Amino acid sequence: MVLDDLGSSLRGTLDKLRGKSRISEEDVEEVVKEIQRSLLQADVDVSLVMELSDNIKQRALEEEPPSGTPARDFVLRIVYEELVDLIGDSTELPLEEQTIMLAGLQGSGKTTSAAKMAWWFSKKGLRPAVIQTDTFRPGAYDQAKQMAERAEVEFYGDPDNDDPVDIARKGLEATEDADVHIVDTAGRHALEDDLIDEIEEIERVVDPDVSLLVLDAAIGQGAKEQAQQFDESVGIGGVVITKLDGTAKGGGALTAVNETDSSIAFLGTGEEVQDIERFEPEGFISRLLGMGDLGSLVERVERAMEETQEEEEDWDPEDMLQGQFTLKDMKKQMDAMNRMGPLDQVMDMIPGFGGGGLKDQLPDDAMDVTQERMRSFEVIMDSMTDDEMENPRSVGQSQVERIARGSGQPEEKIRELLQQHKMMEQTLKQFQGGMDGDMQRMMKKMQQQGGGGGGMGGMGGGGGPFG
Ligand SMILES: Nc1nc2c(ncn2[C@@H]2O[C@H](COP(=O)(O)OP(=O)(O)OP(=O)(O)O)[C@@H](O)[C@H]2O)c(=O)[nH]1
Repeated sequence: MVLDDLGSSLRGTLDKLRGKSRISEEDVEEVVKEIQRSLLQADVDVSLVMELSDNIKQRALEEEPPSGTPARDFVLRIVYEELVDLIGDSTELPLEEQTIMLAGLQGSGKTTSAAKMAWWFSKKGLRPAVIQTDTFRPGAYDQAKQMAERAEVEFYGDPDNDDPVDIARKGLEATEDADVHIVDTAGRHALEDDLIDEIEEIERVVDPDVSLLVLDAAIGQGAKEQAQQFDESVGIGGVVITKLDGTAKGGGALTAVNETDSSIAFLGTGEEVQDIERFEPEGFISRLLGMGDLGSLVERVERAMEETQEEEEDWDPEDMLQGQFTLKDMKKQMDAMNRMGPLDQVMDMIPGFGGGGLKDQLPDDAMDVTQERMRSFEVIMDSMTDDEMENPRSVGQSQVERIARGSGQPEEKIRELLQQHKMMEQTLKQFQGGMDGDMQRMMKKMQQQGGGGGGMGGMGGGGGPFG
């Protein structure tokens, strides 16, 4: 996302303030210019950018920094607070029975978001159901059904019925046992009258507790008009911004949220059902500014570890901590990391690793390669016997040949996996000693919950296990 640039360019400018205890008007001008440049480039509305930069300028010059606060930290805090203020709170979504309707243009990501949100609610212990009323786009029914299956949630749709209002009504009846009803609606290329009529009718039948507008992060200034029109017809209570994993600018969607006085409910960060995050303004801005977002990371880690534990009740992390780090342990860690989402996103959330940190020193495709390797390692592990998984050091050439045949992977890859395991085993101890306070607390949490410290720490290190 282009907004990411804000973090890196701003850090560069702010770094010039290092060592200074007072800031001049010139310094402030420079910081503000940098913010303006990044936000305008990211498609944030001009008047919004001006308002924000005026506030920052005024505060930085008029407020007295608390004694002992370096100028850089003082300005960074003001920028952070003003950005959080601009973005506003997260949409309130109580964890209780409710009906949510999704609206948005074609391709904005409604169907995907419906399944993701259902998955998210199911992880919070609720029983969600997705109701697909899109009779306009051929294929919408199958896509929604498949996504709901992947999310393991209830689904209702009817490919033989061409009346979306009727489907909505029947869908609510058919899924009455569910707690959270998520109603997906059809999109069009543009805001056409028939789309608006249709969604208004569905809204009357469904009577949602909240309607969320789904916006593609790539949308520019057009987002404003869309948001206003949908708001007028069905009342928008919150926004889901999708495709934040891409190169999208993001600023248009943020502007729309501000213009319609709504708030952000969720962020979509990929095509899989688990690629969704509840929007947390503080965490979001911290990440943007490269300050790390431990809150969000800990949530993902916890969720991932819970799932790993559910599947592998017999796995004892204590063994690993006592030095017996087997391939089974390694597989658990890879599974846990897969569940946390793409590695580069996880890294963004760790202070010091994300923007401006270690990650920036890696080549752009380093993370993809890493995930590709993890996938081939998984295939290889599936072809190994229990004994080989427990005692990887005993795997000899004839076994390597057999595993290569079984997994369809070159022998080289199998040796690479064994080598990687050895490295991880060695680094495990090292990383437990060398982490900062936040990381140590987090690792402890992982360990208590059935994970281990080695994998996460290892992932970040340049020469670490997954690096
Ligand atoms: N990379 C990425 N792709 C996404 C995300 N959300 C949705 N997509 C993709 O965007 C495309 C459109 O998403 P859909 O969910 O079909 O969009 P829709 O709004 O339901 O589309 P209509 O039914 O035609 O109105 C699909 O290929 C999705 O996989 C996201 O967060 N990241």
